[in-house]
Amino acid sequence: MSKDTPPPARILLVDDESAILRTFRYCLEDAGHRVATAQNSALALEALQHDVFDVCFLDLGLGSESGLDLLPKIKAAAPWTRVVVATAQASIDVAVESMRAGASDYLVKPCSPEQLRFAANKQIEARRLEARVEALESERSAHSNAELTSGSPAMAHVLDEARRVADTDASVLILGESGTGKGVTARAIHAWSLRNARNFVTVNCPSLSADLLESELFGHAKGAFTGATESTQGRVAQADGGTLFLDEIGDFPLALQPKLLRFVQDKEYERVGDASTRKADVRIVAATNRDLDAMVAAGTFRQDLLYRLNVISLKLPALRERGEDIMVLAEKVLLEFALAYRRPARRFDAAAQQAIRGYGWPGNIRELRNVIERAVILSSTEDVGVHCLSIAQDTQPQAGSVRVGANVSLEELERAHIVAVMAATPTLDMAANTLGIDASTLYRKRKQYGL
Ligand SMILES: Nc1ncnc2c1ncn2[C@@H]1O[C@H](COP(=O)(O)OP(=O)(O)OP(=O)(O)O)[C@@H](O)[C@H]1O
Repeated sequence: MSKDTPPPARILLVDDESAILRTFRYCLEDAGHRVATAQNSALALEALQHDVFDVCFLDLGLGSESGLDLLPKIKAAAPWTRVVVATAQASIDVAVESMRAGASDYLVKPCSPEQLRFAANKQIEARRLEARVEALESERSAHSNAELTSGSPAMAHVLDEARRVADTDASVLILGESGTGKGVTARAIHAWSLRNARNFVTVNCPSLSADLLESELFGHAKGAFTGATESTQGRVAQADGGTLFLDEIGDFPLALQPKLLRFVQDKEYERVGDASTRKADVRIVAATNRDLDAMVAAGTFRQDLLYRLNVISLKLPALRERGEDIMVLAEKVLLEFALAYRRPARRFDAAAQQAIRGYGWPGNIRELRNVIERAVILSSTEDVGVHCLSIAQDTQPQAGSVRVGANVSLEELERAHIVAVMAATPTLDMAANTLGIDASTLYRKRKQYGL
C-alpha cells in the first residue's frame, strides 16, 4: 500500500443486520466513500447490475442465505469488485473457503472503525494498481507492434486515414471488434504525430467507479479527503503535450461524462478537492467496440461527448475481413514467438495454413496471437502442423461436452451459452436481451471469457 490514503471509492455493504450496515456505512462515509447497502442476495445482485463498485463487504451469515453462495455470483456479475468477507465466525476453514470462492480479504466482526477503513483502503489501492497494470499492459502490447502495414484494402484505407489525421490535434474515435488492434492503432497515431516526443498515456475506462476514475484522471488535492496527505497529478497532467488514450470509452461512467466533456472541449479541469482550474494540452484518442449511437439512444452515453470525441472516426475491420493479412500476420507472429521461446517453429505446413485461412477468428488478432503462441510452444518441428493449432476444437467446443447436466462447471456452461446466443443473434444488444443481462455486463463477460 502507498503511504497516501487512496481516494474515495464506491463501496457495497451486504449484511442482514441493519445496525451493522448503519455503523459500517457511517464509518466509511466518514472517510469520504460512497456507500450502498443490501440486506439480502437479491438486492446485492441488483445493486451490482446498476453500479460499478470497487469494494464489497460481504457478511457470511445472511439470515437464511449464505454469503458463501452469493460470493461466486458477485464475482461472476462484477469480476473487478474486490470482496472482503466480514463475519463473526473467526475460523480458518471459513477464511480458506472464502478465499477459494474469490474473496480478496477477510475481516472478523466486531471490528474497530480503523480496521474497517484499513480493510477498505487496502482493496481500493489494489483496484487502482490493477487498473494501472491493465493500462501498462495495453501500452506494452501496443508498443511491441507499432509498425502497421496491411495488404488488405479495407485496412490499408484505415491506416492511410490514421496517418493523415495523426499530425492534427483532432480527437479520434477508433471503432472495431475486440482484438482488432485499436490500442495498437492509437499508439501508432501518437507515434506518427508531432507529439511523439511526449507521453502516450492510456486510461482503461471500465470497472473503476466514477469516484476512483475521477481522481485517476484529474488527480486530487492534498486534504481533498480524509488521509489525502499529498496531492497527486492525474493521467491528464501526465499526458500534457502528448496523447491521452481512453480505452473502452463506452464504459466511461455516465456521472463523470460532463467533466470529461468539459476537458475534451476546453482542455480545462480541476483536481478532486481543489477549485483552481488547470489546463493540459492533450490530444484525445478514444476506442470502443460498443455501439455508441445505440448507447446515446438508450441514454447511457452523452451525445455531446460522442460528438466531441468523434471528430474523426476510424473503423478497424475484423480479421476475417482482412483475408490478405491473415497469413502474413500469422507468420510474423510465429517467428516472433519462436524467437521469444527459442522454439524450432519456422513456418506452417499446408494443412495448418488452410486451417488458419478458413477459421473465422472471432477474437481477431488477439486470438490469432494466443493460438499461435500455443502452437509455437507445442510444436517440436520447424513445420507447425494443424494438430498444434487449437482452432479446430475452438470452433465447436460447445457442441458435445458442454451441455446442461454434463460434468462441467457453471462457468463453462455460461461461456458456452453466451457463445451460442451471440452466434444466433445479429447484434450484441439483442444477445444481451436474450440472456437477460445488460449490454455492459455482456461486454465484460466476453472479456472475462476471452470471447
Ligand atoms: N498489426 C499487428 N501485428 C501484430 N500484432 C498485432 C497487430 N495489431 C494488433 N496486434 C496485437 O493484437 C492484440 C490486440 O490488439 P489491441 O489490444 O490493440 O486490440 P483492441 O482492438 O484494442 O482490443 P480490445 O478492444 O479488446 O481492447 C495485442 O496483443 C496486439 O499486440
